[in-house]
Amino acid sequence: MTPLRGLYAITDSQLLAGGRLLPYAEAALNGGARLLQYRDKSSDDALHQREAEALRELCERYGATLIINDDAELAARLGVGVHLGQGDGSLAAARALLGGQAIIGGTCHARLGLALQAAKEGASYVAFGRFFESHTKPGAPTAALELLDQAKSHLQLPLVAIGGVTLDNAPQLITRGADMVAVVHALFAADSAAEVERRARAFAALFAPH
Ligand SMILES: Cc1ncc(COP(=O)(O)OP(=O)(O)O)c(N)n1
Ligand SMILES: Cc1nc(C(=O)O)sc1CCOP(=O)(O)O
Ligand SMILES: [Mg+2]
Repeated sequence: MTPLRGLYAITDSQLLAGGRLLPYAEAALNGGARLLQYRDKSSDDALHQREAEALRELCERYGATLIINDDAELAARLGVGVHLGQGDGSLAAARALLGGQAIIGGTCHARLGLALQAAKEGASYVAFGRFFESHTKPGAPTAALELLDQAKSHLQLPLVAIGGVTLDNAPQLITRGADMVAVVHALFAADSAAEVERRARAFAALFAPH
């Protein structure tokens, strides 16, 4: 079972266009990402199936776990995890579909109540954000750092922090109790796979015991 701590890499179809999806995802895994989320907001189901299968194989090679964004049925077909937002269907239904071992995450924005509900429905982790300005999702609702303190004292689940996370600001999130940082732009907006790997290693090192 993948430990839910460390770097959570999320793919982006624009940043990883032109043949970069697999080499950049592999670089993130090689650098230490433990979870990899496949996030493509297009409605091309055949593309999703193909790309997700390739990413599942990569994750297996690195002992990491693939998470599918938005689509519990695709996750069930591939036997991997899923991340669901508030409009993406029920976490309880996803748990019933994917079984007890699957990693299932839920978006909770800045609302503790949503996280308590997600826990009741069988989520494996809860995600809060956005904590900082995000290139990828500039309009996402904002969350304050203090939310992590509150979440830590009310929830037993691993906490994921997302939204504008960089190597500079991630330590604040980790100090406040984030178990994972989920990152798109600061990881994948890079000129080479080698640079992605370097950044992933630097994120992963922030979680290393001192
Ligand atoms: C780890 C993680 N946290 C939050 C989100 C956002 O999910 P959602 O609100 O459903 O928005 P989209 O990503 O679907 O645009 C996420 N994907 N991953
Ligand atoms: C997909 C997503 N969800 C968010 C939320 O707050 O729920 S922020 C976000 C984008 C994360 O990308 P970046 O690391 O480039 O900011
Ligand atoms: Mg979603």
